[in-house]
Amino acid sequence: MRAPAAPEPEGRKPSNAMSGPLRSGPSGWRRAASVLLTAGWKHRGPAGPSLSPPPAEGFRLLLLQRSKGQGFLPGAHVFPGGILDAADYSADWLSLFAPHHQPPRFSLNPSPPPRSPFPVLPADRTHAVDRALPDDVALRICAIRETFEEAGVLLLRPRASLAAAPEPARALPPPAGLAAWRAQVHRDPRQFLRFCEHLDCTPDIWALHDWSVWLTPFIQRGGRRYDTTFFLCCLSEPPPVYPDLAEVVGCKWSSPSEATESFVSKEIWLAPPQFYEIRRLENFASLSDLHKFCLDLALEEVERWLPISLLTADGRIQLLPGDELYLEDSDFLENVLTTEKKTEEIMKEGRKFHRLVIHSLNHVYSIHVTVQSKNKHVFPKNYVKMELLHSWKGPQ
Ligand SMILES: Nc1ncnc2c1ncn2[C@@H]1O[C@H](COP(=O)(O)O)[C@@H](OP(=O)(O)O)[C@H]1O
Ligand SMILES: CCC(=O)SCCNC(=O)CCNC(=O)[C@H](O)C(C)(C)COP(=O)(O)O
Ligand SMILES: [Mg+2]
Repeated sequence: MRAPAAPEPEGRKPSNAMSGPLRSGPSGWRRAASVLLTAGWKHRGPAGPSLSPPPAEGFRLLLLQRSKGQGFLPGAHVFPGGILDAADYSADWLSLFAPHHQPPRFSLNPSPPPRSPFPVLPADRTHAVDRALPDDVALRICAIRETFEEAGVLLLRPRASLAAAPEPARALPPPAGLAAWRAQVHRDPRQFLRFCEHLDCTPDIWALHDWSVWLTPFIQRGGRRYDTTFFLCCLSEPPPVYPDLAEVVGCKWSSPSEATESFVSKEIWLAPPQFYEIRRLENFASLSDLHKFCLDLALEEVERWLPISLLTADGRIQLLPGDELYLEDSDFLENVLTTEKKTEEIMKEGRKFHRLVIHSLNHVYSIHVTVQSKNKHVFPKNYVKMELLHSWKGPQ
């Protein structure tokens, strides 16, 4: 297996602007936040006693379809989210959260334990802005603002409410003037705070649970890279969704298995992190199971994963931490591994798997996990598309 020499790291543009997307340069790392928005789903069967068993999955997940004009992942289905803005760190939020929710933790759980240092990314513009809020509060505000901008869903709660209730949350019903405010926020993210003031609400940061962090794997020199924090939010029922018809052109609420089916049947396209997370959600039978799990996960370290691409003779494998071929080596921030072997040979040789095999970017992925999670988080169940099982039967 070979790794080419590492190129020079990307430069960074310092700035002290109070609003503006926080990225390090045209091809640098971008900090982003995204939310797996799940909602309880009542079985709307025919009236009268039902003979059929209740649905296996009592919740749905919101997927937004990106416009085909997007520079990154055009046409893909993703979770709502986007790039962190200086406005998400603004000191003006302090007075909105006061008096009930104060620094340093704003009634969130204590800070999770420090995460493992690998990988260290080049410094980004968040080092140059005036950060009045902790990272995890600003990232939650970003995810909530982006959910409003892209989907018209308001994950807000009245300022007077004291603490997060231990039940699934509710989105705010769409207020009058939503479209005009949304256009303003889209033009200037600082307007999101003004909108919250106008509604006498705060972003419902307590409804967003730490879930995972994904770094874009190295694909090509100068390619766009994201450091994306994924939160999970459980809503008791699905709110109305209004795609902005610009950045996102459609939406669907799907159960995890429906989303997988839609990907396999080529109705939708998912990037590997979204596919992995959707498969992970298949572990949960109901919204309340998922919600309890999130509360339990709160004190755990949130792992930050840099997938490493292994290019085989006939495909690509994304290696994840814990896999026997995964190397905690900073060279792989800007490099791939290559082998002359075929994917099937590599799979037959191995035992300790945490990997996603991309048989074809065109809708054929499989997930192989034989390692144990390092903390209380769940891993997806192995997922191998049926016809691939005929040629490869997994570790013996
Ligand atoms: N009307 C539109 N049509 C297509 N893409 C749009 C758009 N308005 C905004 N975008 C793109 O959506 C991305 C912003 O996403 P977010 O706010 O979620 O981070 C930006 O992409 P680029 O990052 O390629 O510039 C921006 O150009
Ligand atoms: C083989 C190709 C890949 O693995 S591409 C992986 C793409 N995903 C990421 O880089 C990390 C996950 N981040 C997201 O999905 C974000 O929500 C985003 C990148 C879609 C946000 O983009 P936006 O344009 O909304 O800022
Ligand atoms: Mg977005």
